[in-house]
Amino acid sequence: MAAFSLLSRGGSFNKKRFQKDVERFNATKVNGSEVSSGPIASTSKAELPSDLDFFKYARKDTGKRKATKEAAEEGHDSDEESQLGQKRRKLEDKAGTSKPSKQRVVAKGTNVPSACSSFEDMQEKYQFPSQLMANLESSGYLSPTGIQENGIPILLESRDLAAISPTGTGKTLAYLLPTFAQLGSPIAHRKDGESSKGSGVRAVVLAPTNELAHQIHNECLKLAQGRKWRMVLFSKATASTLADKAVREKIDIIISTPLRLVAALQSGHLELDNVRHLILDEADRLLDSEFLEQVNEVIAACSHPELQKAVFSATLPANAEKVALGMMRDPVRIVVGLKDTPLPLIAQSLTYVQTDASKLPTLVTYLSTSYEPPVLIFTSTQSRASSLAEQLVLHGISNVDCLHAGMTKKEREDTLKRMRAGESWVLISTEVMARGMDFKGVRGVINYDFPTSVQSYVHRIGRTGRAGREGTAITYFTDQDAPFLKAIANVLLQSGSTVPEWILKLPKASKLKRRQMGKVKRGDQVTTSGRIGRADAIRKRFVCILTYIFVSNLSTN
Ligand SMILES: Nc1ncnc2c1ncn2[C@@H]1O[C@H](COP(=O)(O)OP(=O)(O)OP(=O)(O)O)[C@@H](O)[C@H]1O
Repeated sequence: MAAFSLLSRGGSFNKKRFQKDVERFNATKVNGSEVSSGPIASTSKAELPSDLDFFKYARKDTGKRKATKEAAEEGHDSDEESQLGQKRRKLEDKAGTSKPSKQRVVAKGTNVPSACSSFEDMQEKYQFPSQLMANLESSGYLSPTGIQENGIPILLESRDLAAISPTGTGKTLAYLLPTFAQLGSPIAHRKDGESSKGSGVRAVVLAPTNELAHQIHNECLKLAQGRKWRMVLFSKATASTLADKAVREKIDIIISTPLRLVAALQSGHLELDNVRHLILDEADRLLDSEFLEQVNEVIAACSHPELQKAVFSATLPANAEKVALGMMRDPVRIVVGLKDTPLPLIAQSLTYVQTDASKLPTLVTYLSTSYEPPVLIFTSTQSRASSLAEQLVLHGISNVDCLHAGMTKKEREDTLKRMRAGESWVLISTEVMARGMDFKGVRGVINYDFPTSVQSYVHRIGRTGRAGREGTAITYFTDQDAPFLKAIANVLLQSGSTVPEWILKLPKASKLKRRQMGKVKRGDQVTTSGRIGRADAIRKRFVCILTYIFVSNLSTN
């Protein structure tokens, strides 16, 4: 990996020598306004349909805001506005993300709590600590997104919730804010008599990958600043520290993957009987056959009668939704935007490459001309991800990184750090990065290998176009992928991207066929020649030897 990293990144970068390249990546000022002449072009703030404008890009002044603005221009301050509120508005004006516009929200359930269109309204109504408000502001969260406007009041009214909202629309805050607001004092700092919340862990957030759990933990740290809540990201190391009952009694929140938590429960080193809030992030993944048993074990351990359950995802197929609603009490279900549909901020396209061998030259050509870094590239397996990263480095592409579950924890962490620091321009990964990961600046996603399902497609491409930014998503397809093309083309159509006429005319694949989407056979290695890779060759030879032994045994008997 070290040699790979050196090849990819080089030892040092001579800015003088590569002046032209530096200029391409730096924004320059033309006529006083900021433009970019290079691959990092500035995001245009296109007008969006209001019901899909999750981050209020289509900015409109409402009467109240207009009046406040006019008053401010005339040198008057509105009496109604708190100082914090005014500060927020100024920041909003600066960021260009002000004022909620109407979004399409469908809510189902009995007595659905009404939405709150600002964090101030939420605080006024539900009286949560002012420190939380200050932390929202310092994190740059000025006004709530659709899922936050609707989901936070539901959770604050202690209702169970199944929430579906597109990728990158702020679901994490939608469940963390109400959780913190209801948590009460940190256990470790409770005054005498404050025992109504009992002792031991009071909130659990489950996520399907370590990386996502880590990211949620970081979000918790931001929101809880100034409060002494103890938040634990469950890992092997923390699990052994928590084996001490006196230590784990003082924990307020645990963020974990199901497997780790179940291991601690089974070894008797964790009790969840005081948990009041259980959240499943990426719920459809957590409720699929790989995780369901573990998730059920966690749910069974959360035995407090006041347990509130919430599930969040950008996609929730009917079967997962049935399981989710089945484990809740009088739940509310909300869908923000269109179900299973990416935001129109993501410009999606399909690229025909005929065979697997044609993908590499297509990608190298793309990355050799002016593209907008960073891009995230998805392959179907770990070995193909590593192999593609090596090939790109060999083809002279700069700042290539790779991340998959086969790498060590340290390697994965280092890669993520480089990505967040903007040092990675091309990150190649597998499904492990497809869900939840939030790199705000990702300009594009390339599905080098066809996604394994419609849900996989929606989550993969959702790594771009986050928090109101624009992005592009390119999906390569070969002849082998053709039977599954229509299903993905429908997603493009639904979210406003154009699809060639001939694809729309393709017959609809049967349910059985669609299930095979993720099972297309590809070589272990990425090659330009169309030859099968080394690992495939070894496997083939092994099969030949076994067949030979089997046949010779038959003939001797
Ligand atoms: N109210 C807000 N104002 C501005 N930015 C926000 C707000 N809420 C969240 N964000 C930012 O939006 C980005 C996406 O948030 P988040 O990761 O929670 O999305 P998500 O809906 O959970 O996406 P995914 O489905 O991919 O998991 C984050 O960078 C977050 O900091």
